[in-house]
Amino acid sequence: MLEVTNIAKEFPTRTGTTRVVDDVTFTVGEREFFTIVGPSGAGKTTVLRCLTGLAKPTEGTVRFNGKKIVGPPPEFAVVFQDYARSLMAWFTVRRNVELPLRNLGLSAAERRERVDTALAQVGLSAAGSKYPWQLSGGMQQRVAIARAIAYRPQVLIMDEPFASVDAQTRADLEDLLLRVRDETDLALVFVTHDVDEAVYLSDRVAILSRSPSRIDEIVPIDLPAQRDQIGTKELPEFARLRAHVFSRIRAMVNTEPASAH
Ligand SMILES: Nc1ncnc2c1ncn2[C@@H]1O[C@H](COP(=O)(O)OP(=O)(O)OP(=O)(O)O)[C@@H](O)[C@H]1O
Repeated sequence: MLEVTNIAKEFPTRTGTTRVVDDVTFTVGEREFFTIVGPSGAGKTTVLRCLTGLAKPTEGTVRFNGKKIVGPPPEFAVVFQDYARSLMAWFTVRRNVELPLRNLGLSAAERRERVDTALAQVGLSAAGSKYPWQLSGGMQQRVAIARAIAYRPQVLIMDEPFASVDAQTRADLEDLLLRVRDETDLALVFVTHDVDEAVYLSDRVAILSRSPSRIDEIVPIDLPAQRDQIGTKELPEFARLRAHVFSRIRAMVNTEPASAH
């Protein structure tokens, strides 16, 4: 469904250009949960920006259902780490979720139905008339997820979405996301620094090398489809996969040249 082929990204500098992404190729299938991990500064966000059409790759192509992506596709929704900035403080939760639907040409009744369904899916039916600043960080991020799924995208792109919440809330949000994926036809492209989170959530984990990045390895996560925070993480296969991904990243960080900071 999503094909990323030999993308590279360079940014201009005062003395020329710097190559942040060197050569990245992968595909994401329908309903797949695909996660990108890698050392800090590897270019994970840059790859996501190229995927969503927010940035133009210097080389290579991104295709969605065979069509080249040149700008943000209407079938995509994006959720970032910084929920506080992504929600409008002066609008209620309902209004925040409804806002992107205004461009879809839906009737008011259809918009209302979509907002109700999305808020129910994230367990916030009772919070529709509250304002974001009245909610905890985890609840605000659930509003951001509701807003994304109300739009009914085919692909949900998430950049470190749970990095700013405490561990228990993070685990709850991870399970909420897996439930949402089961209830919809979403494919997910997810970036995280957290190896446990990557292995727990994903069908496949792509490990990016340090910048200028390439795909070091794409690891299939052959864990039972029904994940469970305790049961899944106790499985020997979970421990093996976690150790494998972690050691690949560690090895790259430890071979960093002395001049790089
Ligand atoms: N617009 C830009 N102009 C110049 N350099 C940029 C730009 N955007 C990103 N970079 C550089 O590209 C490199 C990779 O950044 P990016 O944010 O994609 O990495 P990341 O893997 O997501 O990082 P982190 O793990 O720290 O979140 C960084 O060195 C960053 O400074």
